Amino acid sequence: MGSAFDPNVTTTEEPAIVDSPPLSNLTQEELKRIAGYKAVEFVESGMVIGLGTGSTAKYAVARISELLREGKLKDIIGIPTSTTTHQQAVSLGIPLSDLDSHPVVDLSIDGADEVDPALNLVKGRGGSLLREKMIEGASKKFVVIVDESKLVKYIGGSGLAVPVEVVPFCCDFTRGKLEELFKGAGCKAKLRMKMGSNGGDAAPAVTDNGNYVVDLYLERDIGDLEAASKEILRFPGVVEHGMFLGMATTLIVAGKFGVTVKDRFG
Ligand SMILES: O=C[C@H](O)[C@H](O)[C@H](O)COP(=O)(O)O
Repeated sequence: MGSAFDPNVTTTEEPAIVDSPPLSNLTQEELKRIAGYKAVEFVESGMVIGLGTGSTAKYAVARISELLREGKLKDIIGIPTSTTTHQQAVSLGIPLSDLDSHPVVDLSIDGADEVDPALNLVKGRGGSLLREKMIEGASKKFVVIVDESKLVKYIGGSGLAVPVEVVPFCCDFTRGKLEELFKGAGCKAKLRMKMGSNGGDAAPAVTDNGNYVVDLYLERDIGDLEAASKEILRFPGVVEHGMFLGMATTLIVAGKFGVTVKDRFG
């Protein structure tokens, strides 16, 4: 692995690799679009592309479709990481497939909720972590796109949750086990709820796979992430967690100093 990315560079000093003018006047939304568009520069005709989910990835999906329409990209096959992205890609006319038909993905592009200095990620605040992990894990290259607000010193460090997808059966039992596991880090584990439509009662949020999500709120660094991952996955009620460890190959950050591109191996 290459040298660690320093999250402080986006707030205290010029980043190492800058290939655009300062973006200080742009909104967070514009930064997401810039990161998404930059990632699509890695896409080549004939590739199988993992299409990420979320408010940043949607810009990359839209850009791929633009380039297909303009004839600048050809013969792209997209593998969507959620039903939402599937719908977006269908509406934009991107040809789609799945891992059964295309088990090797050339490149995936997706956002993240947190990125630590070693390019470990938290994903799944939109509930799509399982399909994302399957598809991005099958990818030769995985480009992560974020605005600078996603950079953290340690996983969980944003104060927002690390999501865990669990089976609905006795989900409170699994929630309790997860909270107990990380009690040393001051963990509060909460079942993710979704408000009912038209003011109806809240109900557990359901993933694309028919499962629930337990959000782990951590007060402190949990330390050894690989060990934490193994411990979480030991609970039979757990399907998958949202820590993506050692998976990202490239990180693109749009921030007030410009766009930085960090290659994990370079
Ligand atoms: O489940 C959602 C996905 O993991 C997203 O990629 C992640 O939440 C980042 O989304 P956004 O770009 O909207 O912050």
